[in-house]
Amino acid sequence: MSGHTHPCCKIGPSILCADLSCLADECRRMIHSGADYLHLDVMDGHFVPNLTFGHPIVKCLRPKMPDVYFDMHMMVQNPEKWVESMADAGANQYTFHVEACEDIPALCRKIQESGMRVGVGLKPGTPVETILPYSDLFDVVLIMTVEPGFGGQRFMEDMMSKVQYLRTNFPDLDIEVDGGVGPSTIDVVAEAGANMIVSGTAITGATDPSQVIALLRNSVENAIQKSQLER
Ligand SMILES: O=C(CO)[C@H](O)[C@H](O)COP(=O)(O)O
Ligand SMILES: [Fe+2]
Repeated sequence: MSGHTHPCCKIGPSILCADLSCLADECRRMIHSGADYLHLDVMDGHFVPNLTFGHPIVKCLRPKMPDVYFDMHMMVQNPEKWVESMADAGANQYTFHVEACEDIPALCRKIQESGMRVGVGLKPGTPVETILPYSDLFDVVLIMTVEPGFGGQRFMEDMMSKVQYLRTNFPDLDIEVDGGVGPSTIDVVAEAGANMIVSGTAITGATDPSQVIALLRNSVENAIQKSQLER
């Protein structure tokens, strides 16, 4: 047995395709269904060809659920611009895209100093090597398994080589996967070594979200257990 503690399984529903006019109710529905955190997709119409919401909405949501972990998926140009406002709004994790960032180490430090966990996101075309020089500066790597911008797209299985590479080289790292993840794709995600699972339409569109969350969790926990026995 090595001394590594495999990071634990966390399921974070994306509310992108939920009824955003009832955002707080939808978020509560996810938490009551067994979600560990909420994955909140911020889109600016520049980095991705779509728009969602920004820090003013997050700030209104925060007092309605003081203890819930908010993972901000920042699909925006100039991600350094919103760090203070998101921290002030009550975000817990600030996941920016390296493709949108000019100075990765400076942004990582800025996020950390503002009290949030640091997430770095990679679009499907971005190699994992891009972030390796900064591995001391981030807490989470987000591997996109669709082109960012829209929910309900098809899962890209060939992204699993990035997850495997990261899990092998960074056993303690939180590795998050986002895009097209659901009951039919979770097993390859879990076996590759991801432990933070974002799932949108598969959870919010289900008749029983708690059943889907339990299924996703079961797959990831089994894979973690298996990998620990193999050590
Ligand atoms: O970042 C995203 C899209 O850019 C969303 O988080 C993602 O697409 C989740 O939705 P689904 O599980 O339906 O793909
Ligand atoms: Fe996302």
